[in-house]
Order: sequence, then C-alpha cells, then structure tokens
Amino acid sequence: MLTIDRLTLQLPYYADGYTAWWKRRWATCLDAFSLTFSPGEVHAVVGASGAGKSLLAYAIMGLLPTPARLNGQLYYQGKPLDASRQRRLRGRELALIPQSLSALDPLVRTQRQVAWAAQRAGQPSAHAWHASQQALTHYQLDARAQQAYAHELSGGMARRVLTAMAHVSQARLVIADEPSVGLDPHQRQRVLGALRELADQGKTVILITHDLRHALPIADHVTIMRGGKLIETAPSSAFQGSGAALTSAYSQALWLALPDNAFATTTISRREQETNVA
Ligand SMILES: Nc1ncnc2c1ncn2[C@@H]1O[C@H](COP(=O)(O)OP(=O)(O)OP(=O)(O)O)[C@@H](O)[C@H]1O
Ligand code: NI
Repeated sequence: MLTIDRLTLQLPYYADGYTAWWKRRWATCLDAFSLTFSPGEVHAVVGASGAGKSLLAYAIMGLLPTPARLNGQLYYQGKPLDASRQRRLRGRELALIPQSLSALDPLVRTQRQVAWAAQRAGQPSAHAWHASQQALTHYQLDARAQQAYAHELSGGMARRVLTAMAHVSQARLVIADEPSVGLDPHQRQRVLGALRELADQGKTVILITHDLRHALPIADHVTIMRGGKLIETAPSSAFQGSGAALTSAYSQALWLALPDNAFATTTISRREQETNVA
C-alpha cells in the first residue's frame, strides 16, 4: 500500500539560514532507500539516533524541512504520492504520531485538539467531540487531563494525547515515531497494543523506535536502518537465538546487544576466541 522507491534525501549541513546557498554543503540523510509497507502489518523501523528514521516519516508525510533535495518516488495505493496528494491525505488517510511533543498546540485544551483531529478527518463536530473523549479515555487520560493545556501534561500523557489524535483520524497508514518514549511499562503496553490493534483492523502501522525490544512483540517485520541506509528487512521471528536468520552483521549485533541476550553474546565471543586461538 505504501512503496518507497530509491528515496534519497539531502539536507544542508548548516540549516541556520545565513549560509549563502552556493556555499551550502549537503548531507545525505536518506540514501537510496526502498521499502514496501503492507496493510495489516506493524512494520518496525529500528535504528540508532541519527539513522534517519524521523526524516523517513517526514518524507512520507510531506513534512520535510526546507531546503531539501529529494529524489526517488513514493507510491500510495499504486499511485504516486506527490506533495499535493500528501497535503490532501495528511491527517486523514496518513497520520503521524510525532516524536516531538511540541506538536501539541500550547493554547488549546487537550480534548479540543483531539476533536479537531477527528473533524479534520471528516467527522461531524458533535461526533468528533464524543470520539475525542472516548479516545482520550481509552488512553487513560481522565477528565482533568482532557481539559488541561499541553504544559500541564507529563511527557507520557502528552504522548498519549498524540496517539489519541492518530486514533481518531481513522487513518489507513499510521506512522508512530518513538511513541513509547517516556512511558512506564504499563502505558507502553497500552500504546503499543493499540498500534497492534490498528494493524489487526487492516491498517498499516509503521513503528519507529531505537529500541528493538519494544518493537519485536508487536511487529510483523523489522527494518534496520543505519546512516540513512536500509540495512535489512526481516520478519520479527528472525530475531531469536544467535540471530543466525539475520543476514547483516549490524542487525545481529543490535539483536545480541539486548540485555537478555548477553548470554548469546558471550557464547559467540567465546567461540570467536576459540577460532582465533585455533
Ligand atoms: N532539519 C534538519 N536539517 C539538517 N539535518 C537534519 C535535520 N533533521 C535531521 N537532520 C540530520 O539527519 C540525520 C537523521 O535525523 P533523524 O531525525 O531522521 O534521525 P532519527 O533516526 O530519527 O534519530 P532519533 O532516534 O534521535 O530521533 C541526523 O544526522 C540529523 O542530524
Ligand atoms: Ni527521530
């Protein structure tokens, strides 16, 4: 349903607005990135900080910073997804749960913001108001939080408000950029569980995270990213044991670096030592 075809994105090194354009140097932030996301799947995009995960989300939504050099193609439901189509579908068929909490409007109470998101998605206002209340309650935001302003919410609460906004948009493609950062394990379960439910309803969910541990329980596929490049796409089931089902050394290293896999790491290094000795 969404295909990314050799997407290359360059941004200026100095985005200060003062560097004359002819002196500008460009950094490649996405490098010939190709991937297809299917309906009904949670597809996790995992990589270290700076890998280009958020920029990938912005490129799909049409929310890249300017100036930017973008090459390659996006296709949504078989048709090119250009800037005008992105504008039309954003907040309706395409929803982003942004990484930055500053996406919330500081001057508008929580419930009104969620209701606006529902209205933008085409719901009549009375229904939107009701839907916003339901969604906020679903994410355990009580009456007080529903009437609060963004600065009165904790980070975890604000993140749940953003999730509720994506929930009411009834989007067919939901991109969640680090949706579980700052949440306690119980809240994290709730938010990740809700994303899984959206996929089970036939939606496409892209889960962006730096933490493989949070992705694996709900993801069908995992794509590992590094330095703007796609390293590997594998089914979640490939992340087990010694990681032998993974094709790239980097994915294996990410897998083996998880705390619970410390045993596997030691076994491997011991084996390596033995081969070195031999
Ligand atoms: N507006 C911008 N102008 C110039 N460079 C940028 C801009 N935004 C991001 N970058 C650069 O692009 C690279 C990828 O950034 P991105 O935010 O996509 O990383 P990320 O994988 O989401 O990291 P994190 O896990 O920290 O959120 C980084 O090296 C970053 O410095
Ligand atoms: Ni990011």
